Amino acid sequence: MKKALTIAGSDTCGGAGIQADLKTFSAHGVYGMSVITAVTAQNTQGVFGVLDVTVDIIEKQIDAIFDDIDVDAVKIGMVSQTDTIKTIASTLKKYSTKNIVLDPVMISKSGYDLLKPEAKEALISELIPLATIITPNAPEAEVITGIKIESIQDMEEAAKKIYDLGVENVLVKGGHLSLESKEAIDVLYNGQDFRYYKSPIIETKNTHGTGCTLSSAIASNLALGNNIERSVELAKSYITIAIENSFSIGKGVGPTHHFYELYKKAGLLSE
Ligand SMILES: Nc1ncnc2c1ncn2[C@@H]1O[C@H](COP(=O)(O)OP(=O)(O)OP(=O)(O)O)[C@@H](O)[C@H]1O
Ligand SMILES: Cc1ncc(CO)c(N)n1
Repeated sequence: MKKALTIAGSDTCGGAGIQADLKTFSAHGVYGMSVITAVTAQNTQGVFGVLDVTVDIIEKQIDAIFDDIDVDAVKIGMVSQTDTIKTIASTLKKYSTKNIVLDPVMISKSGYDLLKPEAKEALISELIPLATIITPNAPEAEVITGIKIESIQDMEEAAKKIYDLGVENVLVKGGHLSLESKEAIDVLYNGQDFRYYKSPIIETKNTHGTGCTLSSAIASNLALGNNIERSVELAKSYITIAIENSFSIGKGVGPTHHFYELYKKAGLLSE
């Protein structure tokens, strides 16, 4: 059994964060484990409070996993504050951690700061160089690079600039861009060439946790032994099916669908 770890925040309503990651691992037939960095109180309408877990307990959670269990892939999501970031980086460095997927979560869909603005520098200097792949959406790529992103060319320029910060692969996600093509296009850069992952834009308000789901699907596929390009391709199909089958659970932005049979039927899973 392949094993994946998510280091992220808890989302009470289950659409994003730790909960989305564990559901995604399960749907891929990968055993999921979690290190909780922060507890949020949120639902489909907004985020109402955040409690950061102490760095001592974050370090102990990471040690508890790696001292005992082989980890095939790690996904890092909400990291909240500078001390949390430094602790995650120094603790992960102690172990020869492979397949690290970094989703640089900054602001929730409802506009809440899930990363304190002053912690951006630590994320760039401490976590980016550890990552196998980073998956910023367009606004996050703008914050990291200072480049205004309005086109595929801008995404490519930002991907190159982020690559130069020391990460092996960069996937800039285009879900937030209204491109003329009416496609959701993500751009992957590996330091040599670009690859483009496209799907039709799905008209739905229920996109809570799409970024978390995509990054944990990439981590699942890396854990299963796929290379980066294939992992991103499979994860893009997974998130597209998950959004197509998204649904309403409250008054606001509902979650995507994690249902093993859907993905199996689409031929996305080995066994
Ligand atoms: N309406 C949509 N239709 C199809 N694909 C979409 C849509 N919205 C987002 N995607 C795709 O979903 C994936 C996640 O992208 P997105 O840009 O939404 O992440 P995110 O902003 O990080 O999410 P979150 O708000 O959960 O942090 C990408 O592959 C993107 O292209
Ligand atoms: C805990 C958590 N992580 C990530 C997101 C993504 O925006 C969210 N809404 N909540």
